[in-house]
Amino acid sequence: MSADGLPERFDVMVYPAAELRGELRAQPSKNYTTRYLLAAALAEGETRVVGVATSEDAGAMLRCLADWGAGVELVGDDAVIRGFGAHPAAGVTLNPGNAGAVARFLMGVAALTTGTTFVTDYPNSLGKRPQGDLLDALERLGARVSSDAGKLPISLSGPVRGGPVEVSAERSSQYASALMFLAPLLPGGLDLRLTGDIKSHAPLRQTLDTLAAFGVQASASDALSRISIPGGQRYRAGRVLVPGDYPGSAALLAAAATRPGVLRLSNLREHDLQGEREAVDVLRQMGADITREGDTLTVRGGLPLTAVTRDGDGFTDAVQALSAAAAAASGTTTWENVYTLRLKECDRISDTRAELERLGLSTSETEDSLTITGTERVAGGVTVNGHGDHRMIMLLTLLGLRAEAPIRITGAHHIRKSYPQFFRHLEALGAKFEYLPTDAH
Ligand SMILES: O=C(O)C1=C[C@@H](OP(=O)(O)O)[C@@H](O)[C@H](O)C1
Ligand SMILES: C=C(OP(=O)(O)O)C(=O)O
Repeated sequence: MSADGLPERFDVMVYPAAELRGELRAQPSKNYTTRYLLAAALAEGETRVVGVATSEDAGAMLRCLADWGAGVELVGDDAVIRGFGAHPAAGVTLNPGNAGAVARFLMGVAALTTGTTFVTDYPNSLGKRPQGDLLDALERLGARVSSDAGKLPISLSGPVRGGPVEVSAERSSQYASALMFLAPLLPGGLDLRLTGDIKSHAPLRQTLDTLAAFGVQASASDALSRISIPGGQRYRAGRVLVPGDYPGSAALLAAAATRPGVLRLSNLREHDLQGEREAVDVLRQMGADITREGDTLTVRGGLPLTAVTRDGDGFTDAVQALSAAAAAASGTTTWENVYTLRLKECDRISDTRAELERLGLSTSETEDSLTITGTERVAGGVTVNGHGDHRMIMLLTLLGLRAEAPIRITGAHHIRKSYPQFFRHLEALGAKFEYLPTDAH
């Protein structure tokens, strides 16, 4: 058993839910938790990060920061961090688990050390994701780098001075964010030029927002192709409050939109830089009844939904949750400009298609798009593969809730990467699950 009362590794049996009804508070944001914890460690002095996420990715960041010499204490729902400033310990091996953003942000900061090694115990997931664009930029800045053809394990050593540097932003925004965290602590700062067709602008703005919250000066062009961060600055320790999480909440909103019942979901700021906030507009455009009162959204579910065609790059981490709505909508939905989904915990285009087709849906793909034709009936009664991907597990769960017979999702414990309370939250709304222990990783 794990601390959350669920087996350490499990498949989940998802039972059809006649309705979903109740009130929930959105979990803390993954992207702000990782950013605030890192910025707190890069400050000198003590920072209280109020209301941190309890996911594996948050745990990975806390563990790596402690291994680098930060003081890390959990006090209730908060993390109190005593920072190492510009001096993470040298000669340390860090294991960021399966957390892409954590791994990449820390690789950028590793240029402050005279040697850090990165390994992962997820060779088939994070171990396969590309790191070369970041490593190339760090090498251009003068860091020494060794890697397994641009993948983990990776060793990096500085010091670097800073100055102008190019970084490709067409496969992930996390490489540029990594350099942005590093920049203020370098003597020469960084004058970043983001090259290629820049993807995931929203997380870049979350990084700028985090720097500002810690008193770091930065300036960026409107399209974010130039980001200048003067050197010789300090991160200012203090107190920051983690907002609610839109990517995980998008799954609850889509669940509520595709079943009868009413969900009230609080702790979701209206003005927020998380791109997945757009999931609310997408669901509304599909015909869902969603109203807002302050930070609380109310979904009145069970209305007929219709297909949409949307550029998904603004809300990458909600595309799978919204695919559950697409699977319930009349017509054919296409998510365009989502090539980067292929480079996540699994190939979120091809692998998603495979699982949707197993459930009887018709789908198609191009290199950078995913198309799903909705269906009124999902028969269920099958086993589907979670692909070790929390967002795939969310999508498949939503399909199970409206299937006619239960479905089994393999490796459902990977939900803990970003949303450990996901099944518990749905149970609170009336859903029923069975947790079947498994030995599979
Ligand atoms: O900066 C971040 O915290 C993130 C950026 C996004 O990745 P990409 O920039 O690779 O799309 C997002 O998918 C990921 O979950 C978190
Ligand atoms: C892709 C994700 O995370 P990361 O890139 O940080 O592993 C995600 O949360 O969906």
